[in-house]
Amino acid sequence: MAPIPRDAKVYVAGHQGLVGGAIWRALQAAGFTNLVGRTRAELDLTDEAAVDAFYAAEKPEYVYVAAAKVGGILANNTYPADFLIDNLRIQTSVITGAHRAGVKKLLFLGSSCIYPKFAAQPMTEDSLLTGSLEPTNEWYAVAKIAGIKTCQALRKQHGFDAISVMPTNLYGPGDNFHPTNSHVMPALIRRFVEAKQAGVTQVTCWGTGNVYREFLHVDDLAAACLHLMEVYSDAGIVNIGTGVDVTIRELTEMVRAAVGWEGEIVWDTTKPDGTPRKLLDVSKLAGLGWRAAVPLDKGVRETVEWFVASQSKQELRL
Ligand SMILES: NC(=O)C1=CN([C@@H]2O[C@H](COP(=O)(O)OP(=O)(O)OC[C@H]3O[C@@H](n4cnc5c(N)ncnc54)[C@H](OP(=O)(O)O)[C@@H]3O)[C@@H](O)[C@H]2O)C=CC1
Ligand SMILES: C[C@H]1O[C@H](OP(=O)(O)OP(=O)(O)OC[C@H]2O[C@@H](n3cnc4c(=O)[nH]c(N)nc43)[C@H](O)[C@@H]2O)[C@@H](O)[C@@H](O)C1=O
Repeated sequence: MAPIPRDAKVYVAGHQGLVGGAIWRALQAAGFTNLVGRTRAELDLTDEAAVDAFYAAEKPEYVYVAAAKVGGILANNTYPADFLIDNLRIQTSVITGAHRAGVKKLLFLGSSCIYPKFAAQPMTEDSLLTGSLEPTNEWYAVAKIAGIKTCQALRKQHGFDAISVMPTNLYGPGDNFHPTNSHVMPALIRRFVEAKQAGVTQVTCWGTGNVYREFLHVDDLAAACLHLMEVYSDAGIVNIGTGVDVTIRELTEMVRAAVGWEGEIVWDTTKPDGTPRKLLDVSKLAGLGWRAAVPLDKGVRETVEWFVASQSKQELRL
């Protein structure tokens, strides 16, 4: 496959989010000069007619679909209708609109939560649709599976070059640090940093702490997406992860050490644990020539430093 010309027009949907922001930075660093993005205020991606009008006006050649309704375990469990319906609408308008507009290639971001709750570990791409989903995020997962199928159906029926990638849990600069709606990594970073700053000696974390999660730095994810956009054109989904996981308890110790807070951690077991483990098998990705580069302890330290440095600015998503 020939490299994508650096003056090709590239649309990043969700370019101000955690993932979209990292893809935007990675495209700039790789020399792409013709990037287009729209904030939600400028273009509501659930509005199919508005999305079609945007495509007709801008005529992008390549599209990254990093816009979605996203949140942690509690947000997913509390707002199932939003996570199902908003995501179905956003992805349908962005993916089918791209096909209608003659986009050359599109990359859709799914999530490791599409796999069955009790899938064999590490989870290979072919475990999709082999068992029941984790109840805390089944609504979001069903939308994501529909997104994969939308890409596969358009490829099968119309030859549209749409690929789908399944990232593990992500973290890094630009994350959402909301106290209840965020994912575990930004939640812990904010809680420990604020506890240290306020002299608080005890913090509460959710669940038992005994479940496992795999964490990938968002800059690694962005690099993998750019790589796959250039080297991969097939219906099959591709996992993106590190192939290594930790318990949530281990993660809390890592974040606590990075922050330098020494108080007591208590566990609120009325909050859900979610799936016991969702480690990705990354051998397909390795076979395609890509491996994660950012070690977890380094990535956590740098994200803590970024959060502290950003606290005084008005740009943090709190
Ligand atoms: N974060 C993670 O751990 C993981 C993420 N992913 C996937 O990566 C993708 C991006 O996630 P992430 O970057 O974390 O999420 P973010 O919430 O950080 O970013 C999502 C972006 O989409 C935008 N958006 C949401 N709804 C609309 C809408 N109706 N119209 C226009 N824009 C909209 C948001 O804008 P606004 O801020 O205005 O709402 C935001 O900029 C998602 O598909 C997600 O499933 C997959 C695995 C793990
Ligand atoms: C990316 C992924 O993200 C979600 O799935 P999840 O992995 O379960 O997400 P999470 O990051 O919110 O939690 C991971 C673990 O961490 C524990 N935990 C401890 N303390 C806090 C805490 O303070 N906040 C949060 N959020 N979790 C905490 C929490 O109880 C759980 O055991 C889905 O959106 C799913 O759809 C999806 O794709």
